[in-house]
Amino acid sequence: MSNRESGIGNRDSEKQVQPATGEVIRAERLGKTYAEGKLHTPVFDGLDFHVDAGETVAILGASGAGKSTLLHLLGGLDTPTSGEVYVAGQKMSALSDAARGQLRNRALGFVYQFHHLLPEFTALENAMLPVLLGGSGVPEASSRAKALLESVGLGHRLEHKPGELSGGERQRAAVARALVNRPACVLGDEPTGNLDEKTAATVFELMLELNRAQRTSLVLVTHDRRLARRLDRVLELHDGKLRQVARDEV
Ligand SMILES: Nc1ncnc2c1ncn2[C@@H]1O[C@H](COP(=O)(O)OP(=O)(O)OP(=O)(O)O)[C@@H](O)[C@H]1O
Repeated sequence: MSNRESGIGNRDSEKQVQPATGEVIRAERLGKTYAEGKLHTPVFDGLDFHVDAGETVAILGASGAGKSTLLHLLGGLDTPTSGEVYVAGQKMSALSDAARGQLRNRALGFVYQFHHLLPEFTALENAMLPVLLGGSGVPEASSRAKALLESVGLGHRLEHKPGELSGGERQRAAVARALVNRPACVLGDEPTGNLDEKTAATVFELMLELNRAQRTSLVLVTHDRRLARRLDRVLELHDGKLRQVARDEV
């Protein structure tokens, strides 16, 4: 199926937040220590990271290394203990909660290992939500969500609720929701980790196709080195440090 047939990359009327070049996310000297009562858990300190427009980056690392923590900080879902995150050139710490939420909704898409779709809403309604939150009306949200759900092969499941979809279908609906605002960057935390091998490959290929067609940057946390190898850059988080992994090492 070509991009034109699938509808991917054929949405000229939608504006991406980010220009086609430059850095989409930049983190400078990022540090995070979880502090609850007497418990202090330092995860990392002084991490630098960036992802360019259209670039795809894999983040590897052992369990507990801090990959999800890093992704949450990059996406503005948690606050760093030190350092700064810039999304689409905007300093996250300088924004109000509302402005940060809006920037996140417009510029970023999130896909998790577990789909996090809202169970009481249909696939279509779930995919419409980010557009509605961005201030567009129902007709616009509905047409964009439908086009994207069709592009991920769910045109025949629009009215199904998450509990009425297969695992792969749920994950594809989550990808559609993450991309419906045509974000500059998608942050994926083991987005295919909960799927069987064949379905995982389908969802992964879909994300790469969207990256190619729309120049959406991807930052994917994964344990799967075969998937990581397909991305432009592979980084490993180890002992609180982020290091680039050479292609022949992956
Ligand atoms: N809310 C929290 N409070 C205290 N410690 C936390 C909290 N969240 C995570 N941690 C600790 O921070 C460290 C990093 O956790 P994180 O979830 O980022 O790891 P990860 O690399 O994504 O692991 P996995 O691959 O197992 O998902 C872990 O040691 C974890 O126990």
